[in-house]
Amino acid sequence: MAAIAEPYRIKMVEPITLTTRAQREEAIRAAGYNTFLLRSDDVYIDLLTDSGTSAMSDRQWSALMLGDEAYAGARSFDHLVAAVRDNYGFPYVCPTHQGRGAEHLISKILIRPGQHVPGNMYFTTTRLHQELAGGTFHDVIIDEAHDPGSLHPFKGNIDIGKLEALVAKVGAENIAYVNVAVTVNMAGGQPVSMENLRAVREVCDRHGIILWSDATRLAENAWFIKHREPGYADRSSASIAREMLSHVDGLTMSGKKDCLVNIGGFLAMRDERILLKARELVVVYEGMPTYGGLAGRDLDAMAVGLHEALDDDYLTHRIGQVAYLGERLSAAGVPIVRPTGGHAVFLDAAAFLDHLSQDELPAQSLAAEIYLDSGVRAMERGIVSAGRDDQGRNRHPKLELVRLTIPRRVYTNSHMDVVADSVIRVHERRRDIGGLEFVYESPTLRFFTSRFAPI
Ligand SMILES: CC1=C(O)/C(=C\N=C(/C)C(=O)O)C(COP(=O)(O)O)=CN1
Repeated sequence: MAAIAEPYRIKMVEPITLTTRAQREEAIRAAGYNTFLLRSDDVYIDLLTDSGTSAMSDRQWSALMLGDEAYAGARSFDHLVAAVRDNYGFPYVCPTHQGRGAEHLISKILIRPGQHVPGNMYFTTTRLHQELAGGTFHDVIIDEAHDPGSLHPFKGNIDIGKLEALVAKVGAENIAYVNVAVTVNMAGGQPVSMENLRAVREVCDRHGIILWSDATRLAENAWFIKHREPGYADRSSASIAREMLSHVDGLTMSGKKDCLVNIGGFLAMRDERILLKARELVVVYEGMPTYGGLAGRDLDAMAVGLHEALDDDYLTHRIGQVAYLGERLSAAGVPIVRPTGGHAVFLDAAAFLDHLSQDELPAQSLAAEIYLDSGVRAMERGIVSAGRDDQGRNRHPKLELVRLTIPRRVYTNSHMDVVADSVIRVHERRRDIGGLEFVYESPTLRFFTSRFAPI
């Protein structure tokens, strides 16, 4: 992929400092070998997450200054509704404080206890809110998504056969909705094709099932369709995104990703009955229907960022930066999920540390080792993130990954070179790396707050 320069110039900077190895050894011990528990000041290049870590533009900061902080009926809400209508094609919007706020509401609205929710691979908070509403998640993603080495161009696709089999097994009336995530975070930021969206729509229409989308990384998915799916090369990512969303009944959005803001989320839909139910719940859990747990200025920043994230020059650079890091690591023989996705390079920790069993927590250990080597913070996306099933047994996902998640408009490729050099160094001494064990296991979404120690 031809290198392109950042399609912006930097107007403000935030100094970062490199710690010493001794400082990092103390810091990771104090954090219980969990990178989530590190202090930001102890982190050099922060690749923990792309969620809420974007740099906002001058237009977004200007919009913040114009935020309307009226408790009800604020102009800022009108600006968000207009941005969603004009860019995504939905008439109705219910703001929430962030994505999981929206997941909470839509799970309560659409799921009756005992129902089933098929989707393209799990995401941690999404599945938990579906379960808290009494639903059961079923993974209906194509098999290639679980194979780090598969070069399938749309590994996020739903397997129509798996979906039809579930409908036949449980009955359409017992499926709350189908959830299609674009892109698929836990598979490696992998996209869904337009052809697959149309095919899933046809199945849902035939059975009378709602098709919902987790549109958290919608813009990146649209860019992959433009560059990988026949017939879309001459289309803008923005127009592709609208076509994608024309196939779904509504969406859950974490604005902290593809709306380029540090806080924010929303539900968008066409069915006014869903909107009315969302408004009943939002006043209980998030705030008024016109602010949803956010300040007016946040709504304005999200309205601007939602549009900016669909720009092709921005997306080509953003996704090109992920590819740049991935290509450097692949060239050095470091095992990663291929092809590289939209928001991160995912290290295949099972292959990287193939002398460890999954129960020795290889991804958790590798994330800690990378931090120790260079102060680069990554995130575990393997057995720890997968949690325990309803029998209390550890789930054993096929993918045992470490995510190097690149914030939007924050780092340059010089930072990516520092990251690549560090991971390559750790890879060269991988045989010296041991496993970790729990010393404290938090009961819910354990990857956030559990603590570990070397075995
Ligand atoms: C696909 C998807 C996500 O990736 C997601 C949050 N992701 C985080 C925090 C991440 O680090 O990937 C959420 C939850 O959004 P929230 O972090 O509550 O704004 C929903 N869907």
